[in-house]
Parts: sequence; structure tokens; C-alpha cells
Amino acid sequence: METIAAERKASKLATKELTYFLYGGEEMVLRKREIENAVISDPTYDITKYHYLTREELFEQAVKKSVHSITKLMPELDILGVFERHSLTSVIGGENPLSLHTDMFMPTITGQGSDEQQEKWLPLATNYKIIGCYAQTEMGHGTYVRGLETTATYDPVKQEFDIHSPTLTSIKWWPGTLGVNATHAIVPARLITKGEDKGIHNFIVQLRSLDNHTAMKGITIGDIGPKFGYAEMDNGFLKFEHVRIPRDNLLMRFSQVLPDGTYVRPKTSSKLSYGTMVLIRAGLSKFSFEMLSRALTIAIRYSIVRRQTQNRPGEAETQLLDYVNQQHTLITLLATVFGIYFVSQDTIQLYVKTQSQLNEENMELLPELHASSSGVKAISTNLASQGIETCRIACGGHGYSLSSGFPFLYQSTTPSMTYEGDNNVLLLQTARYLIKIRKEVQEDPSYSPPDNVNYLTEAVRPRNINFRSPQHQLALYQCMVRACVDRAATKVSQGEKIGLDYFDAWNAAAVELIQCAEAHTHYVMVKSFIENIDKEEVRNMSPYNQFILKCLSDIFSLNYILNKSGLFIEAGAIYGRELNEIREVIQSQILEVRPAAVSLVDAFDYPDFVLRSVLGRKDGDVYTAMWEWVQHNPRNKHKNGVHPVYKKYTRKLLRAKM
Ligand SMILES: CCCCCCCC/C=C\CCCCC/C=C/C(=O)SCCNC(=O)CCNC(=O)[C@H](O)C(C)(C)COP(=O)(O)OP(=O)(O)OC[C@H]1O[C@@H](n2cnc3c(N)ncnc32)[C@H](O)[C@@H]1OP(=O)(O)O
Ligand SMILES: Cc1cc2nc3c(=O)[nH]c(=O)nc-3n(C[C@H](O)[C@H](O)[C@H](O)COP(=O)(O)OP(=O)(O)OC[C@H]3O[C@@H](n4cnc5c(N)ncnc54)[C@H](O)[C@@H]3O)c2cc1C
Repeated sequence: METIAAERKASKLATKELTYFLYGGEEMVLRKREIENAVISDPTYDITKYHYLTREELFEQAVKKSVHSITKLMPELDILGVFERHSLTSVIGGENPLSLHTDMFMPTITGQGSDEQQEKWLPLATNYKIIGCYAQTEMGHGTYVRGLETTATYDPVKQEFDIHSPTLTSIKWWPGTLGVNATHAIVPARLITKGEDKGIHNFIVQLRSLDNHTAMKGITIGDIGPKFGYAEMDNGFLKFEHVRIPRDNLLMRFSQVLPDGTYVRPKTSSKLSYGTMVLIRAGLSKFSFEMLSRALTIAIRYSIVRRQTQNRPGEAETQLLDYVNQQHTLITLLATVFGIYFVSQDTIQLYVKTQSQLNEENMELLPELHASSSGVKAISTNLASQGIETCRIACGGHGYSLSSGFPFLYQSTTPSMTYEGDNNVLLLQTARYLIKIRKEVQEDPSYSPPDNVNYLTEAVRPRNINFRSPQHQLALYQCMVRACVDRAATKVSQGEKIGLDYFDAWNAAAVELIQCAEAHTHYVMVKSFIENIDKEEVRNMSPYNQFILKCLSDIFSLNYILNKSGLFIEAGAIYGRELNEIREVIQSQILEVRPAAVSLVDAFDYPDFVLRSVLGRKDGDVYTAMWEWVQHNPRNKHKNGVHPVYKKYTRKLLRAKM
């Protein structure tokens, strides 16, 4: 306890200033804390026994908490917007089994429903007269949305759609909130009218009775069973047997079916029906920041408190964070989490900007948003999932206990590498965009590509390189990414030249394509970090905070160069002989950050309640917390301290003649 207090005292970081910056100002921080305190002081959200609950208990508690939040806490606190709602969910912790209602069902209606449809459905949804989910994925198809098999066949006589699951593989499988709770779903299905298949469109389908919650006629529905984690979420299955819905349950903002069955195609892009996925992808980088920053808070605090090995006689054992390997592991991750933070801010801004253009039927930014949000979602969820596991390992044996908080963080984060689009698949979408822009640049010298891909027109290694210079770092990345894009594009065109068809040529280059998308996205993250810390808000910060952010920026940028040095050397961006200098800059910046490490994680401002970790306690009283935790263990609560397995099994073994 004294150690962590001494660390805080010695740190020169203006912690409060950084917290205000991260959350968008003092007012936002005060509001965040108001929400946290309301949750912490309400017994409904008690977490004392959380880690010992069974799957069914976890689910029931989670639904109870969710309903309590909607009916009591949210009105009391006047929580309306998406960010405050997420803030509340995040404090409550665990998964929110009703989250798909507000995160996907309602945004789909807002984004894709006509004005009349919004008027009809949104008040019902806002007031929880109905509970919705987003039922897209089927047993046979998740990635390949165009391959979904559920049909919606229009009947002009009754002016209804007939929703049907024609095969076993067409059964909807995975959607959250579907298994137990949802009364309605957004159902992407193949629209068939006048005998023609018009592709995937979104429909609103009622699943359960609003009187007694039984399944509607023709609907078979349930929960898909235990998963890797996510016990609190009712991921479900859904089978349709010719279910009838009115014509105007087709979401008709972009395309329509007229009463006689005439199909009116979207004026602009058919991909607008994928809009909800883009929204969540944009939001997932923020989610990655939250999960990884919590893991780092736990690992860094514990690495201050924990001592291991007396290295000099008569002196205290060494703090884990004074081992250079531990510093390297955790402080490079600290740099990463700031990288994710800045790019998540930029991605959300790009989403908002594109959305306002789309409202004016201007599609200009859509390809950039799709490519960028796909890449950023993939890289930030990969980094967060791997980073949480790295934090667990960095905490030794105690990291493996549920009480460390890591298992929950990992289980909640790792599926984000799959849902909302598998990360490899999304990186291939980013690559598709990069290859396309490269082609345009080559074919039309007057074409000026978007800023983030400008390196495709020019990328030059600076002379007299200074690895501490952000501009030089960016130039190195530009050379490297350009070479990666060239390599992938060349591989695709070589395949085509030897007679492979488009798919085979693309598939043969898949590894290079994913590599170029990854490299590009890392470049975008580095660029975003560098640009954001050059903004006025940061330039107004205390000089020491600016200095630490610059150190973190260098570490983030240079550590990737070091880890992927092969790519940079192959591109002629750096020479092998320069690697030592890069190592030294990283090492010296890590040493600069070390004294501020605990204040940096304090700046994330997570109360103990949110971390749910005996290792990550703010006061550093780790060992007392571990002892308290074990007192709740039901396995220790049997008469005379003797567990029933003794009478059932071990006693027999001990007395057996063998
Ligand atoms: C502001 C933020 C607040 C929100 C906060 C949220 C925080 C959330 C935290 C936690 C919530 C977690 C909840 C998770 C629950 C999970 C839900 C789900 O998983 S829902 C299901 C998701 N499913 C997928 O993502 C499927 C992945 N597959 C696809 O998206 C597509 O099929 C595809 C892989 C993109 C391929 O599509 P398709 O075959 O149709 O296209 P292509 O032939 O490859 O390309 C054709 C052209 O279309 C362009 N394209 C493709 N997609 C899009 C798009 N979405 N937008 C724009 N353009 C798109 C593509 O680029 C091609 O263009 P051209 O090259 O031809 O120009
Ligand atoms: C916790 C969780 C919650 C979910 N919630 C929802 C929900 O609310 N609503 C909903 O509709 N869905 C939901 N899903 C489903 C999710 O969106 C899909 O699982 C996801 O899109 C991946 O699709 P898939 O399962 O078909 O994987 P697959 O496509 O079968 O992928 C398997 C592997 O094949 C590779 N692969 C596949 N296609 C290609 C390709 N074209 N090129 C190269 N490689 C390829 C992938 O990289 C991956 O490694 C959820 C899933 C999970 C795990």
C-alpha cells in the first residue's frame, strides 16, 4: 500500500488533467462519476459474489440489472444518449443481455427505416414496449452476407411477405438478445418479388407474443447454449416456417416494394443496408480501448505492489515493474492503448461526418469509412484481445484466478475479433480498397487520393533520419505500407497474368493482402496518434503530460517498426544496422514513462467496482483482497470444513485396498 502511494507521490504526471482530456472535459468526468456512484451505491448491482455465480445465475442477474437500469436508474439519472448508456453499461459490468436492442435494433430502424416506419417503431422501441435484436447470421453463413438463405417472398394479393427458413443452414444462429428476451428482430433476408431475387434486405419480424412471450406462429426459437464466455447474453437460434409479415415491415428508406410487387432499387448504394455493422465497427475500437485500459490498470498497479526476488542483500525485493522485461511488456501496451484511443476518436468522427453526408445522398466518404472502420475494428480488437492475455501472463499465477478480473475481460473481448465481421475478412475489405486506390493512382495521374492513402502517390525515405521525429517516423511507415500494397497488388496481377480467374488470383495473394491492410491500419493509427497530440488541447496541457504523450507516441510508432522490421527493411525504409538505434530510443522512452506508469493508469479513472480485480485495487492492498475473496468461496463452506466429495469418493479411495 505504501509502495503504490509513494509511486503516486513521486509521479510528475498531472493525472486529473489527463483524465479530463480522455473523457472530453471536467464536466464529462463529473457526470461519469455521478453515474458510477449511482450504480455502486445501489444494491441491485452488488458484485460480491459475481465470480462464483453459475451460468443461469449470471444470466438472471444480468437481466434483472438491465431491467432495473432501464426502469429506475436511467430515468433517475436522465440517461438518453448512446455514450452515457454505454458508460452505464460499462460500470454495471458483465454483458448487458438487452444491449442489442439499443445498439443494433434501434439504429437499424433509424438508419434504414422510412420516416413513417421510424414514427411507428421508434416510440415502441424507446419505451421498451418491444425488445429487439439483430438476427442476421445463419448457421451456414456469417461472413458471406450475400449468401444468406432466409427468404422473404412478397405476396401482392395479401400485401405481405412470407418469411421462411428453407434449409437447416438457413436457421438464424448467434444473434444476441434473441434466445430468451427479444420480441422482435431485424431479419436480413433475400427479398423475392415477382419471382425475382433482389438480394438481402432488412425486415422487422415479431418473434414472441406481446401478451405472454410465447413464440409467434411459425417461429421456433431458443438459446444456443454455453459459449467461451458471454454467459449473460442469450445468443439464440431462430427458424421461420412461412411467417407472414405486412409489406411495410420491409425497411424502406433506401429500397421499396410497392403494393403490386414492383421493386424500387436504392438510388445510391445497396451497401447502405450494411450500415448498422459499420456503426458498431466504428464503436468497437472505443470498446477495445476500454477493455485493454482496464487490463493495463490491473497489471500495472499489481506490478508496482508485487515484489519478487531479493537482488541485493539487505534490500527489499524488486518491484515487478522495475524488471526491464516487465516494463517493456506493459509500457509498450500502454502506448498501444493510447494509439487505440486516438484512432477510435477519429473513426467515430469519420462515421459521424459520413453519416451527415449520406443524409444528403452524398456517398463520397462511404468507401473510405468502410475500409477504415473495417481495418481499425480488426486491428484494435486484435490488439486488445492479445494485450489482455499479455497482461494476465504478466501477473503470474494470480493473473489466472477469476479474481484477477482478466478472464472476464478476455472472454468479453476475444469474440469481438469475430463478431461484426471476422477480422481477416474485414482486413481483406481494407485491402480491396487499397488495391483499388492504387489502380486509380496509376491510371490517372491527376487523381488525388484521400489523405490516409496519399503515400500511394509519393513515399520517400528521409535523409539523415531522426527516429524521434514524428514526421520521419510517418515517412518510414509510408515507404513500408506502399511497398506492402505494391507487393499484394503485384501478386494479384501476376496470378491474373498466368490465367487465374479473379477469385483464384485474389485468394493466392490473401496473406500479402491482409499484411498490407494491417500495415496500412497501423500507419493510420500512428498518424492519428501523432496528429492528435499536436492539437491545441494537448498543446495546452502541462509540459510533462505532453512529454509523456510524446514518449508513448514514439514507443507505439517505433515498437511496430522493430517488430515488423523485416517489412521496413524489405521496403528500403530502414537498414538492419539502424535497428539498434531504434531499440535504444524505445528503451529510453520506456524509462521516461516508467515513473508515470501508475498515474497514467489512474488517469483512466476506473473505480475498483468496475475493475472487479483483487490485483488491480487502487489502494494496492492486494493480499488482503485475495484473502477476502477466498472467504466467499462456497467450496470452503461445508460442515467442519469437509467437502461432500470426501464422503462420496476420496474416503473410499483412502480406505480402499489396492
Ligand atoms: C458511434 C459508436 C457507438 C456504438 C458503440 C458500440 C459499441 C459496441 C460494443 C459492443 C457491442 C457488441 C455487439 C456485437 C454483437 C454482434 C453482432 C453481429 O455480429 S451482427 C453480424 C455481423 N456480420 C458481419 O459483420 C458480416 C461480415 N460480412 C460483411 O460485412 C460482408 O459480407 C462483406 C465481407 C463486407 C462482403 O460483402 P459483399 O460480398 O456484399 O461485398 P463485396 O462483394 O466483397 O464488395 C462489394 C462492394 O461493397 C463494398 N462494401 C462491402 N461492405 C460495405 C459496407 N458495410 N459499407 C460500404 N461498402 C461496403 C465493398 O467495399 C465493395 O466495394 P467496391 O470495391 O466494389 O467498390
Ligand atoms: C459472441 C458473438 C455474438 C454475436 N452476435 C451476433 C448478433 O447479434 N447478430 C448476428 O447476426 N450475428 C452475431 N454473431 C455472429 C457473427 O457476426 C459471425 O460469427 C461473424 O460475422 C463471423 O462469421 P462466421 O461465423 O460465418 O465465420 P466464417 O465466415 O465461417 O469464418 C471462419 C474462418 O474462415 C475465414 N473466412 C471466411 N470467409 C472468408 C473469406 N471470404 N476470405 C478469407 N477468409 C475467410 C475467416 O477468416 C475465419 O478465420 C455473433 C457472434 C459471436 C461470437
